[in-house]
Amino acid sequence: MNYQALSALIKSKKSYLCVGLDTDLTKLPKHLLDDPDPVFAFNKAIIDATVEYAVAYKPNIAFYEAQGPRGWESLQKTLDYIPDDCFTIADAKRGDIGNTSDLYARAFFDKSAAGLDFDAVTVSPYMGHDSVLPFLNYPGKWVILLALTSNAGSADFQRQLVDNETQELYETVIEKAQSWATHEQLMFVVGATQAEQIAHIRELAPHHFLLVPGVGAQGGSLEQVSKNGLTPDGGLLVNTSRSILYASSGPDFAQAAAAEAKAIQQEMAGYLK
Ligand SMILES: O=c1ccn([C@@H]2O[C@H](COP(=O)(O)O)[C@@H](O)[C@H]2O)c(=O)[nH]1
Repeated sequence: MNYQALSALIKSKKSYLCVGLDTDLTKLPKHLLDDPDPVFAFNKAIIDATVEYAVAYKPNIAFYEAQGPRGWESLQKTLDYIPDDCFTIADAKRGDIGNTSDLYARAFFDKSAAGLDFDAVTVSPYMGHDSVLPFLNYPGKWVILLALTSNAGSADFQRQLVDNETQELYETVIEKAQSWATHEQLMFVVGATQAEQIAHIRELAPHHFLLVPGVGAQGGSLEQVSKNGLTPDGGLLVNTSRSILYASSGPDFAQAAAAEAKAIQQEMAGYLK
């Protein structure tokens, strides 16, 4: 999905909600465990319940990889089930020397290779330009580069002063990466728990979408993120995983997820006005 289509989708659904499919077998409602593919059965119900309120879905690859071949199969079925007019993100946090990144990119973007055809993949900037560029060789596909992550450990490296102590490392990432790709192929990950930095990040990257995890279970403020991060084209995808997926652990889990997603979407609609 290209930039214009994503922006139009956000405007038509009055939503920039990304539902994170961090599907944990140990947290699934008991009745689903008899299903031959409980992860897919859960994801299917969550997608059906939330698609009216969400513009994007983000399976975190760890939750699927940890299940071995079964997990990859659940991931494939989930991706195939997500409606074509939703944006899809493989939250894989990849990045390696060039020939290896080539294969990571092929795995997530080239349907004829591993069967997966995501719109975007999250990439770590740590190894520099030649680890990121292979992901940009796919027209219409996106790199979402980790910039200022939501976890406490983001201070260890991302907030350290670099470039003769003139700026923090995450600022260098945001500036430098803009010479590798335009806002039509590159987004940045910024944690909602870093909301006080978002106005500044919006100045550093006025046209780029930000993928913002951390609203919900991690306590980030949707209000602060939205007031400082939205652009006329949308400019934000705000991810929530656990607080939607596990809003209820009972047989009413899908209705509870829908209610949670609806509440977030309605708040977003207010900020989009
Ligand atoms: O900085 C980051 C980068 C990625 N994530 C991922 O987003 C979701 C958040 O899940 P919640 O349950 O809504 O907390 C999860 O997949 C993380 O790996 C992040 O949280 N922060």
